[in-house]
This record gives sequence, structure tokens and C-alpha cells, in this order.
Amino acid sequence: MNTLNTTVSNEAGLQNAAVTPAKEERPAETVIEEGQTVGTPFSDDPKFRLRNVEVFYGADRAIKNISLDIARNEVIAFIGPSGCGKSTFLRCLNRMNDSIDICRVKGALHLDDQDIYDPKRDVVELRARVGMVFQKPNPFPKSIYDNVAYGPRIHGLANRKSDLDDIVENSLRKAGLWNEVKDRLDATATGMSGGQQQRLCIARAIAVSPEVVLMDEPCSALDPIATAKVEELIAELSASYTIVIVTHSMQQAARVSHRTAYFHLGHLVEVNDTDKVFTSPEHELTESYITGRFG
Ligand SMILES: Nc1ncnc2c1ncn2[C@@H]1O[C@H](COP(=O)(O)OP(=O)(O)OP(=O)(O)O)[C@@H](O)[C@H]1O
Repeated sequence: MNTLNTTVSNEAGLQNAAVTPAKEERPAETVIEEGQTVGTPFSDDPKFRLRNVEVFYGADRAIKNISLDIARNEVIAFIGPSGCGKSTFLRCLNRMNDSIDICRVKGALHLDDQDIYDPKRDVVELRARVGMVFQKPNPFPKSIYDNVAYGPRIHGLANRKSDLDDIVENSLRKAGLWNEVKDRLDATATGMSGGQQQRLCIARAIAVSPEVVLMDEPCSALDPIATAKVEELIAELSASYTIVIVTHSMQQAARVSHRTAYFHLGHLVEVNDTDKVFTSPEHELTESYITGRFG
């Protein structure tokens, strides 16, 4: 395995010196061994098997030799300082990085033993299996009904109007939104509150029966009440789906996830059960981050 010792003081210092002068107390001698994640990055029942993943934006390497399994039906949280590569790594899982011209992904990335980056792979079908919810709710400027019906329609999941009605109702129920919107399904989605819009986007993602839902800071634009609703929803959805969530809120990671992965400067430093990460992290850098010494 390619090993590179990187003193964090140098690398992080260069990147953060201008913006975080008060938080420079990180352990000066901490060394990140590239590709050497501590804890439990692997699983006996992986949904995703990701090996030696590297992501480049032009010549810049944003993800550095990361290997990780994401287990079936687990909720795993990605945490770490801004710019450490959480979103970039998340977007590899359904090839959302394909739309960025200068982005190149290397390594072996498998979903149920199928190569995600197989050139013959149908990316539309992949994204139906691996849905995504973004930071800002992004409903289509259409009715509530049409937002949820959109995916099932383009994937031909319903032959009759009554089947489509059932999918829409079930998805809105699972997203905890049915009772709030059942009498105004024809109203425009952009007139809903931010929290409702985000739950609508979750309903839209699950309407095509995905196996995985990726969430990139899904609550960052929501107030505490709407956040609590989305977190409850994540707990309920985890019975049926594999969920990967990027979050800046350590409290949120602690509340919703089974395992937590700590990223640092493009490295995956530690993956462990969430309780362990927040009570007795194995890596010095994880501890520094969760105790607020930097980030
Ligand atoms: N489209 C892009 N073009 C060039 N570089 C990018 C692009 N997107 C991200 N990067 C760079 O890749 C690195 C990782 O960024 P990424 O957004 O994945 O980090 P992050 O941990 O999700 O950050 P944040 O918590 O701030 O959202 C950063 O150095 C960032 O500047």
C-alpha cells in the first residue's frame, strides 16, 4: 500500500492558517498514514465496497487512497473539517462527480459487487438505486404530486394512474408529510416551508424505491423543529435503506448514525461505531476535532 507520512501541522497549517488562527492547537507531531484508517472501516455485509479510492480535481488530489465498506442498512455519518473531502467522496457513490469536467475518480468502487464506474453502466439506473438529498431543498417548480411522481414516471414504475397515486401517497407517508399535504397535492411545491420542501425531496428520492439514500448536509438549511423531523425520518428509513449522511453537526451524527467516519485533508482517518467515536475515539485527530480543538 502506498504510504505517505504527512505531518498535519504542515499540511493543515498551510490550508487553515489564514482562517482558523485560534484553533491551531492540533497535535504538531500527528502523522496520517495514507490508506491506514483506524477502527472498523470494513463490514461482513457490505452494500458498498470501496477500495483505494482517489479523486482528483485537475491535478489536485482531494481524496487520498480511501478504503471503506458501507454496510447494508446502516446509517453512516461522514464528519470532518470543511474541505476535507466528505461531499466529494459521497458523490462518488452515485457518480454525481461525473458532471464536474475536471473531476477524475480512481480505485475500485462496487455496489453489490457491481462496478459503479463500469463504462457500460447506466448512470440513470444507478442514481435510481442510489438516491440523493442535497443541502438546500430543491423541489421542481411543479405540484407536490408531480414532484414525487416524476421519478416513477420516467422510470416507468407505474402503469396506471392508481398505481402512481399509491406510490405518491406511500412516499409522502414514509417522508412524514402525507397528513400535511394530502389536501393540497396540486399546490406548487415551492410554496411549502423549507422543512416541508426537504421532506418532499426525501419523498421524491424514495419514490423510485432506491436501495441507498445519500444525504449531503440535509438539515443545514432547516430550523431545529424541521431538523428533528428529518432526523426522526432518517431513523425510520434506516429500516429499509442504507443511508450515508454528510453532516457538520456532531450532535446530529451522534443522534442518527450507527457508524461515523472522520475525514481529514482527504484522508479517512477513523471509522468506528458512533458511540465510540464520540466517547473514546481511537485517533488523536478525531479526538481533537470532536473536542473542538480545530475545525
Ligand atoms: N468542483 C470542484 N472543483 C475543484 N475543486 C473542488 C470542487 N469541489 C470540491 N473541490 C475541492 O475538493 C476538496 C474537498 O472538497 P469537498 O467539498 O468534498 O469537502 P467537504 O468536506 O465536503 O467540505 P464542506 O464541509 O465545506 O462542504 C476541497 O479542497 C475543495 O476545494
